[in-house]
Amino acid sequence: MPLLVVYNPVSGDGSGGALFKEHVLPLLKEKNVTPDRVEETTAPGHAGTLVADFLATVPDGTDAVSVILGSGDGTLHELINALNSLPSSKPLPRINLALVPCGTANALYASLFPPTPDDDPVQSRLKSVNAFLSSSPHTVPLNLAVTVLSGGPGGQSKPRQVSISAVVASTALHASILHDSEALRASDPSMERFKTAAMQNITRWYAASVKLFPREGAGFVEVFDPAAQAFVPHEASTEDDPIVDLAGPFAYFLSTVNVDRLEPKFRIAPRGRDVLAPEGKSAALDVVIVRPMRDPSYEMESEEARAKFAGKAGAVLGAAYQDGAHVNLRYDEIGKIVAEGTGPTVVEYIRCGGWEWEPDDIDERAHFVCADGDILTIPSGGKAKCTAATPMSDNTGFALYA
Ligand SMILES: Nc1ncnc2c1ncn2[C@@H]1O[C@H](COP(=O)(O)OP(=O)(O)OP(=O)(O)O)[C@@H](O)[C@H]1O
Repeated sequence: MPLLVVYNPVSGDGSGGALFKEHVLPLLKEKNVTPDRVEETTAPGHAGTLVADFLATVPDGTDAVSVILGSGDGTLHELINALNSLPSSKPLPRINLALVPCGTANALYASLFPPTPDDDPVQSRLKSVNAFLSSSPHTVPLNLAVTVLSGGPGGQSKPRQVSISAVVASTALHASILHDSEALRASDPSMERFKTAAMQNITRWYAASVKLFPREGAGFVEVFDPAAQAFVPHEASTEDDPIVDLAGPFAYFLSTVNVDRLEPKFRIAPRGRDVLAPEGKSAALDVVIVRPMRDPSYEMESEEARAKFAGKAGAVLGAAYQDGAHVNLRYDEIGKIVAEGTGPTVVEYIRCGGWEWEPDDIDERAHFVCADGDILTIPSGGKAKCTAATPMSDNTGFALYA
């Protein structure tokens, strides 16, 4: 099978180049595997061009190629989107990726290979390459979340903006954090910059209305029930009307695909890996929502109410770092967050096939959408629709060596 090696030398702390030269390439040599090309990206967007150029060289009718990719999630996002926008003159082969985590967060890699306390710093980064090199390599299909922005001046005639995620599509607090943390990247390349940006945004609420759609073949939108420790049909999703409508304001709205975590310890969608179970189910998005109005002590929106709720939003994010415990949190009668009881859940943890987010025109920040770290802006009067997609067959799309 054709093999391309690509790495981004500036991802994360910039250690990718050394890792490839000292470990990845020697390991391939030791196993007598000779890549057709070894490339280092030289600029944003370059990874997509390198893979597209490589695909142009493989013989017509090639079923699959392998790509060893050293980067974070952002470079993978670029690559998927670049290939998606290629003119479709000939069908692309299946692209089997061996991931080498070189980025800041490496959500996809950390979800595929959850870290353990006795991980060796180098070997722990070579697990997907070792899976590729094994005598019977196993791959898992990569599901995708396709976000389409529509509306705004020009209406129907305006080209729609599309972004494809392999990890996350979000609005509200997470999109604001990613928007602001980009400005902090130069001064703080570590994950701390996400916490700094979180503190800058934790008191905001976002005005929007949301629709949730069932996954294909499921019939219902599902919601996580902490008592059952399982997803159950959402009470507002019926056979006659399976679409769930949610009113704002929203503090948090984030969907994941393929992953259960966004950083090695931040398990924001703790059941997110279940949907990859190889039982032929359709792709799904796990959506994590926090709406302040579920709090029994909720008051009309005011600066004071938002400041008061910020502590609760912070508690949710903190519990996500405790192995995803936030999905079990509830309110007691006076709005205190507790781990037991029968009160309303603080988080609405949803499993669905897609969502639509329509921001209120006056709320500028509710117009941000984050797709794997890329920030898109919904045009005024428009909305974002995100849908889960799965590879159509074994000969198309992306898969990961695992
Ligand atoms: N040679 C280069 N010089 C500058 N930027 C580059 C180069 N090659 C790739 N890039 C850009 O680097 C950006 C960051 O890369 P990547 O997402 O892989 O790492 P990260 O942001 O540190 O990790 P993560 O997404 O896991 O947090 C990408 O958006 C990509 O466009």
